Amino acid sequence: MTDAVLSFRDVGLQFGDRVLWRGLDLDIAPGEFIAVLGPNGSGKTSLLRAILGQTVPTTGTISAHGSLGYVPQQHAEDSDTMMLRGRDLVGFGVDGSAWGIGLRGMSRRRTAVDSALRQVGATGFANRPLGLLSGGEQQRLRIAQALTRDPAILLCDEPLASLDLASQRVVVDLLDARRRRDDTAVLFVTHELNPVLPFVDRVLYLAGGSFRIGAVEEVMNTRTLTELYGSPVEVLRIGGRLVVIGGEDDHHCVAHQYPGDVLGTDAGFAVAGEDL
Ligand SMILES: Nc1ncnc2c1ncn2[C@@H]1O[C@H](COP(=O)(O)OP(=O)(O)OP(=O)(O)O)[C@@H](O)[C@H]1O
Repeated sequence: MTDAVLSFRDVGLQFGDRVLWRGLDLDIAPGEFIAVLGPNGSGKTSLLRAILGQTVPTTGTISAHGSLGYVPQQHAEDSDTMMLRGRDLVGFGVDGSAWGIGLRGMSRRRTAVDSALRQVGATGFANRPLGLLSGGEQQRLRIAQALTRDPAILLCDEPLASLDLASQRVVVDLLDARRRRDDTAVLFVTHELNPVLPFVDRVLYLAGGSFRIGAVEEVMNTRTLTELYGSPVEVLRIGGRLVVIGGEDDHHCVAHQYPGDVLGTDAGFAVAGEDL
């Protein structure tokens, strides 16, 4: 693929004797939505850290052709602070860039923060202390922070964790809108595939020191996951949802349902209706 925004060539990652995966060859296209799944400790966060240059792969190379935006895992301590306003958090995304100081730099910083806040619909609560905002509102601000750099690739580490279904929906819709409008590729680490199922182009599944990459139906099936885990795994489609039974953890595909979901397509997957 010549126009890939992110390319992996024979990438392997190993800590001591523990091989997380090896031989990863992957080209990610602009606007592509890739869900990264796998049990605890399979190396999902390590993959993002390798892309960000914070972890050096044991083998191979990773090349990004465009700027990276990072939406980190939500940490409990983030919500403690009453000193930090929402817009301050977003401003951290701008700081460290080469815009310099002075009035001009300040004004461009403000413009970038305002634009990012607008994109996630957070202008209305941006001046409130972070500690008073809901988990969903905070997550919108984290996405805004990543957007200040106008990323070609968004790396999201479990952005739906501890959000209620309505907030999950808002976050997923924001990311989907961004990639459709700006062709931003999204690498989305998650334990729950169903909330993003209608948007996913490919699944990268890490497990058992190996991986599988492909369209949802190519990876999320009984044969492929049993092979990957090296133990019996069953993938069921129930009410338009994917449910995985077995593997090292089977909670990542527990059915979630948005109010008003429209179920059932030819592929048997859920489709998000307009009234969700
Ligand atoms: N710098 C490091 N040195 C040694 N081991 C590490 C290092 N970073 C991560 N690991 C180990 O690599 C494994 C993968 O960790 P990682 O956080 O990437 O998993 P994960 O798939 O994101 O897990 P979870 O779903 O629990 O968040 C873990 O066993 C972790 O302890």
